[in-house]
Amino acid sequence: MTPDVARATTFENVTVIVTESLSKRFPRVTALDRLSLDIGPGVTGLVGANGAGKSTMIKILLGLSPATEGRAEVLGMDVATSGAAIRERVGYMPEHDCLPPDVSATEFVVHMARMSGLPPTAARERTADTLRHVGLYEERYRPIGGYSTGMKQRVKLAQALVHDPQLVLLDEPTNGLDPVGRDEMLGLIRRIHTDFGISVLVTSHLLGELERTCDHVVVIDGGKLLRSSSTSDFTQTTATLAVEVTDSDTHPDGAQAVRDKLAAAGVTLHEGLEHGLPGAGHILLVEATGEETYDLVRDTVADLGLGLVRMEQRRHHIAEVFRSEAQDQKQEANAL
Ligand SMILES: Nc1ncnc2c1ncn2[C@@H]1O[C@H](COP(=O)(O)OP(=O)(O)OP(=O)(O)O)[C@@H](O)[C@H]1O
Repeated sequence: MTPDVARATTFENVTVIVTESLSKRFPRVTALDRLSLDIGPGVTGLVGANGAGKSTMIKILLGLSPATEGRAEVLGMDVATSGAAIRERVGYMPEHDCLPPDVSATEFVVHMARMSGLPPTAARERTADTLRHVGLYEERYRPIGGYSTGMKQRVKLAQALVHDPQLVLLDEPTNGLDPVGRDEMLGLIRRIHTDFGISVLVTSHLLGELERTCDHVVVIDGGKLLRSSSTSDFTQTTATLAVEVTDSDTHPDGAQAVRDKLAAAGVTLHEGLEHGLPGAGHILLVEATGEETYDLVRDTVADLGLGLVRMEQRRHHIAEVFRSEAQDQKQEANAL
């Protein structure tokens, strides 16, 4: 595979997925409830707890399951009438283990490439390229039944990519992986877009892991849209400085000494999420009012004879945004 810069540019201004008041009702549960979305090119995270409706949404987008109400378009095609054409141009990595144990990764992915319409030689070449891209080398000739979870996830990713789609839908690709495996998978997902210009919709029930990988995050809960915005909007920098200092013989609790001096100088200090974590006592969260706050912190730490380990503008994590929004909602409900 070679980076397809031309295609990435062509798709820069195109809406990749649109849904309008999309609903899916099962007899006992509403899996999607009037969901309206507009997703552009790039890597988009679809996040929600188990049962939030993520897999249901993917099946509708692939034209595999009809919506009860509303409509959806993928790459400009209506899911209700163009399912087959959508599946030609979209790759899909299912959530559950669905790989045949007795065949090798190469045999399986070649088979999937042939099913997508590639001629035999092209299918073999693309399979070799794609398996290399996802990090499977000599193991690709061994039966899949002996693979680790991480290797199986890579095979599932490879079969989603082998027919050179314009968009891939990845359902919980980090499921069952250890932290290192997760990081590797998230890196691969990011490169699907940066190296090949393929747009990605990736689901996860872990909000935090998407903030490093995605350009845009959509959050759903109980089939309803909670929020859809760019990751940078979620994680915008705040006017809070995280300051970490060392201790000294004179000041065995260096952070407290700095805290006292700054408070006496009229600076506002916050309790942070870090509070209570190992080593967290050394971190101060300082409200910055301008350049002078940086100077004041630096001079205060120096005057006390302490070491300044770090002083940086703090970013919100997506999870914090939700925690504080949930708290606001709770307070509003209590006030009623
Ligand atoms: N075929 C079905 N029949 C009845 N209910 C269904 C069906 N498929 C999904 N559901 C229900 O719809 C809701 C949403 O399920 P869905 O699988 O889309 O959630 P999810 O966000 O993908 O979570 P998970 O990661 O656990 O699969 C759940 O309550 C589920 O039980």
